[in-house]
Amino acid sequence: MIAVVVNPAAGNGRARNIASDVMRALQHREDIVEFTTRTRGDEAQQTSLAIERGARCVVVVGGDGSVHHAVRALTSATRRVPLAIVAAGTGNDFVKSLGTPAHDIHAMVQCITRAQTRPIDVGLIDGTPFVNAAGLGFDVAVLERMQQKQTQGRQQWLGGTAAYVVTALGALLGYRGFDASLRTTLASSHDAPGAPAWQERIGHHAHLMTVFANGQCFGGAFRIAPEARLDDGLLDVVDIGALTPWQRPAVFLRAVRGTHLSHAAVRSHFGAAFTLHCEAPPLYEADGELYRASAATVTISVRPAALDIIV
Ligand SMILES: Nc1ncnc2c1ncn2[C@@H]1O[C@H](COP(=O)(O)OP(=O)(O)OP(=O)(O)O)[C@@H](O)[C@H]1O
Repeated sequence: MIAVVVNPAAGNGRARNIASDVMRALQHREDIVEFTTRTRGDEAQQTSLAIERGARCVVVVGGDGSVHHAVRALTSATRRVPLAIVAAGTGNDFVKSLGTPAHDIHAMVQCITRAQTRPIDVGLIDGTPFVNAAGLGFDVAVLERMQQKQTQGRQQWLGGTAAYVVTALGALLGYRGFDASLRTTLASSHDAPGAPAWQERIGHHAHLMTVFANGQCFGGAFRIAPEARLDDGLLDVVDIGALTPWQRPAVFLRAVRGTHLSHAAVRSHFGAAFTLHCEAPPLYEADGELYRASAATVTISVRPAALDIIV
């Protein structure tokens, strides 16, 4: 059975029509069951249900948030079930690194029928899996602002990516930054835990934003980690230090094209495990979904080849 997990709210409601087209295109090929989400995060329960009912493949019709919650269920299941993604969200950042025809329903249906898969790494932040990126600092401030605007019913006239960019610009000058120290505890996934690890202390200083990237793009418009690879057993860390408010727009503009890494205030490196020591349990985002960390010290790691993607 092929399970089609649909978030009807994704892409400002666009996902509902895309899902109908996907169901129609798949219906003559195999047993297809639609699992429609009812609330935020319900993709995880719907995916678990699909796996329990014997799904051979889970097709997510939604955006990055939908994929994120489906992956929570896929990576905790007792059986390895591959994931296919039909892009129906707003930013659809993860599929930009994947290279699948995620925007082409008929090409995706052919991929699903062929069932060829590719293993990719899954990141873990404070125990929460992510496939694209996890971040702390400015990106969290922007998501918090966006959620406030949504609950107040403001900015309905703007689509998702434009809304994100407008909100980000509005928050850019006033954001205060956060203090934390970051340590790379494992340079590569081939190192044994506890081995004399290559350690780099980025230092206790004010950060504007720290992103742990598996994929390259985030925020709808930014190529935040242009060197990240989904299958190298590593996460790319991009740490933007304390810039004066007036230096910030230039760096963010460079991030749109992915040319920000050479800026003096941007540090980037890669590794397989990290600890971030903050002053209090921070808010973080994983694939664009907000979480509160369980403690002030947050661990971030990677599980190499932990998820199969239909390609
Ligand atoms: N039935 C539902 N009603 C409201 N929200 C839902 C529902 N089902 C899922 N959600 C939530 O909607 C949020 C947004 O989904 P998603 O990220 O897939 O779409 P998007 O924001 O349009 O796209 P992107 O993240 O790629 O920009 C997620 O937190 C998801 O869990």
